[in-house]
Amino acid sequence: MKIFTAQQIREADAYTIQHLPISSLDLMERAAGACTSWICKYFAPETPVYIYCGMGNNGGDGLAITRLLRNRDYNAHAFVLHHSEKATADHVANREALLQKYPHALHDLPNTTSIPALPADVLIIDAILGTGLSRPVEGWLAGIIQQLQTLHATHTIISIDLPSGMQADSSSVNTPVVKAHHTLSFECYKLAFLFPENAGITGEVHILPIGLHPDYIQQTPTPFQISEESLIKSIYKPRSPFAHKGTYGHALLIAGSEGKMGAAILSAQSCLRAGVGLLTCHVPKCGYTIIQIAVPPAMCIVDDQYDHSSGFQTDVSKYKVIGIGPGIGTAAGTAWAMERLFEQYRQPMVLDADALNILATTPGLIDKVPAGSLLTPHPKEFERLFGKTANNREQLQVLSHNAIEKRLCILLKGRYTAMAFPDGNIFFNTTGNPGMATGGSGDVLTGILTALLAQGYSSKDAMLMGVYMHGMAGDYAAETLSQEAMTANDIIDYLGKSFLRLHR
Ligand SMILES: NC(=O)C1=CN([C@@H]2O[C@H](COP(=O)(O)OP(=O)(O)OC[C@H]3O[C@@H](n4cnc5c(N)ncnc54)[C@H](OP(=O)(O)O)[C@@H]3O)[C@@H](O)[C@H]2O)[C@@H](O)CC1
Ligand SMILES: Nc1ncnc2c1ncn2[C@@H]1O[C@H](COP(=O)(O)OP(=O)(O)O)[C@@H](O)[C@H]1O
Ligand SMILES: [K+]
Repeated sequence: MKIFTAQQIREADAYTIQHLPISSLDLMERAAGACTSWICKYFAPETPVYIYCGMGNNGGDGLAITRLLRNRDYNAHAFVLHHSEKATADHVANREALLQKYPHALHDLPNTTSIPALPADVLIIDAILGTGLSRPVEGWLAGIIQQLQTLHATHTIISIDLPSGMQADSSSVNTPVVKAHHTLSFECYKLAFLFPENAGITGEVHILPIGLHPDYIQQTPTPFQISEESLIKSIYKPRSPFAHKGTYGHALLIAGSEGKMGAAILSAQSCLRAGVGLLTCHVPKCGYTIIQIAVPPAMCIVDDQYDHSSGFQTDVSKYKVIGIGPGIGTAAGTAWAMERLFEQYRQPMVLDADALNILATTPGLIDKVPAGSLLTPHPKEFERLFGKTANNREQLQVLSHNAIEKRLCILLKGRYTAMAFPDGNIFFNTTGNPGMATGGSGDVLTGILTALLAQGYSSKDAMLMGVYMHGMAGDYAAETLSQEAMTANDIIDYLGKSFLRLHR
């Protein structure tokens, strides 16, 4: 699913009106109808609904929702906030339609008044500002937004299209924005919905289709997309009936250290569950017996010394892919060995955890990482690698810039893991849940990505598919076990169910 900018959404709107037998007012009616149906599904007609409307088309939506709720016998009232001199044509048309049918449902709030005290059971609809926001909100309207922010603690608030004051495509940090429990948005995600910094602002996001023209959606390029099941199914390659274990690649997993052999086990097990042909684990001596017992299908080779510092006497070129990082520590010898590894091995590899921390502290080392490699930092590792950023929009720019410049596939973990590719595209993953916020989840992802590269998936496809499958397995685990009780091991256990879903 593509993510469009506010400007592109306006174009989509115009294109739809031009190419389909639908007027702009009818499109607003559709949008308002979709919101009304959603509201009626979750709230009873006795609920008093107060709809705060701006002077633009977002306010027009609010006025139409008021009328449509009244049609369904809801106790709905529209309050128009006169923040601008002029109203848009569709706003005016919906104001007249409401006045004609339900004159007592319309109330004007001049730009000096604050919101009067509300009864406790009122449902608040925020239809003040949408994608037409042209500057940060100030003065009287900022005061209204602050009042609504306070009401978040006592009343349910639903924002139409986006919380008023929020910028659709950039950061809204330190600007007045309504805090919603739910955001009902049209047709596609706005980029800002995916920023962790906005998690407490949008509440739950619900995307309601309103029938924007499919040609516009298909033809219009955008670097931002949501990775969806249909995309993953198109990437997925079923195994060949004549396959043998050599077909699906021999992976080398460099992981573990004393006290952190669990990381190596989790990566190794997930690598096997994600379909690798053969797996060899490279661990310190102390981990040899552990791996042999815990992961029987894997082979094991060891360093001569305690850590990974002796380098790789083994011929690394024979491996289809190398995954490195989970639990390896950041000893000087390990950093030295990693540098040697980049000299000996020039194919895409997977770098996670301490491998990333070593990259962050060894000047110039990131430039030696083979092109097409997959880097999987969480936000703290990302900051160590690329520095602090002022907000999530800037962070996304830094992510994409490095992926392009260094020809790497780099992700940034989170609720919506962002994946940036050397071609400039950025995808967001929607699978996964807070049950995965538990030690070892990331090690599991490393194993999955290593397995997919071993099976011949391109770097981009491996990242898109691996991250999606990792989240889906986490969702299956949470569904059966609860988010609290699930562990990283359970993500591995549900990988099978996730792959079965691709077979359908
Ligand atoms: N595209 C679609 O798919 C569909 C879109 N639809 C809906 O249209 C919405 C977009 O409507 P829109 O373009 O009229 O803009 P909107 O958000 O109402 O804001 C404009 C108003 O705000 C004002 N204003 C701006 N900034 C301000 C500020 N900081 N502080 C104070 N005022 C400020 C500005 O006036 P100004 O003062 O700048 O003259 C103007 O009055 C969209 O979000 C969706 O809900 C659906 O109906 C149909 C399908
Ligand atoms: N709230 C969440 N929603 C979706 N996915 C999550 C959430 N919390 C964590 N995850 C996923 O779990 C994984 C955690 O990785 P990481 O922090 O590296 O864990 P560890 O270092 O303990 O192995 C990431 O892939 C992340 O996207
Ligand atoms: K709004």
